[in-house]
Amino acid sequence: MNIGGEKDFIFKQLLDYKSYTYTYLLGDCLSREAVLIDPVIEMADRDIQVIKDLGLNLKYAVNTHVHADHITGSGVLKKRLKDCKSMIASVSQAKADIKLNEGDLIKFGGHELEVRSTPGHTDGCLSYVWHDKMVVFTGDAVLIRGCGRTDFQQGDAGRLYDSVHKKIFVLPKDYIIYPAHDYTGQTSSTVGEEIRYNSRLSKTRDEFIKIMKELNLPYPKQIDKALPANMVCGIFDEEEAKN
Ligand SMILES: N[C@@H](CCC(=O)N[C@@H](CSS)C(=O)NCC(=O)O)C(=O)O
Ligand SMILES: [Fe+2]
Repeated sequence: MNIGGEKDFIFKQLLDYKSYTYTYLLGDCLSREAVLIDPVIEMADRDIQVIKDLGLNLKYAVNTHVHADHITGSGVLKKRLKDCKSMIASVSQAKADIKLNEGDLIKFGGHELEVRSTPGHTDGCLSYVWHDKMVVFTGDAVLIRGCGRTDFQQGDAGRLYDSVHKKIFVLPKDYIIYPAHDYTGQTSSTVGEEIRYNSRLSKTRDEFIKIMKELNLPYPKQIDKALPANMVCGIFDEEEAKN
């Protein structure tokens, strides 16, 4: 089946306009196996429709970390798509079918994502590198011209700085960065752009720590219900979560 004229892979960047979360659908054209990175519970109907329209079989619902601003869709997707297994970092201690560690490979058809541990926003933050397509999904570790906050969960600014500089900024400069959120209407960046222009991570380590300490952001609106729900794969009460 070839619906969109695609060659060997399918890639879709999907937006949850409530939390400004990006969900990424990656599919293999030959086997039709797919993975979905950072699904949002309220968007499960949309995600399932896109997966069905494209004739894909969702193998993995993959989380970059225990999100604080929305509930993961991975539990609902697992319930509704029989082959789907959930994934998250083993370090996070959250419930999932498969616990990921540094260096693991997530395979779908002829494609694979390399798992890199990038703690600092939370201790279980993972980034996923699709070397074949020169792409990295950074979760909240690197945002476009910014980064994930470090003032709750297991946030640690020095650790985040080291993670990004050792695991992301060492990638080739033309690798495309796809973050978990953007609040300014941007969709992607590159490693080279962020090394040069990131307003926080391009600074020295000490300057970065000071910037992060002084951010003073309000807590995410959904944090009280998102954190406990995401520790159990987003399944507590699906109906309640939609309200
Ligand atoms: N207003 C939003 C929450 C915004 C926020 O805190 N975003 C997080 C990522 S989700 S844990 C973050 O790290 N932001 C960094 C920044 O510089 O904004 C809501 O209420 O949900
Ligand atoms: Fe986050």
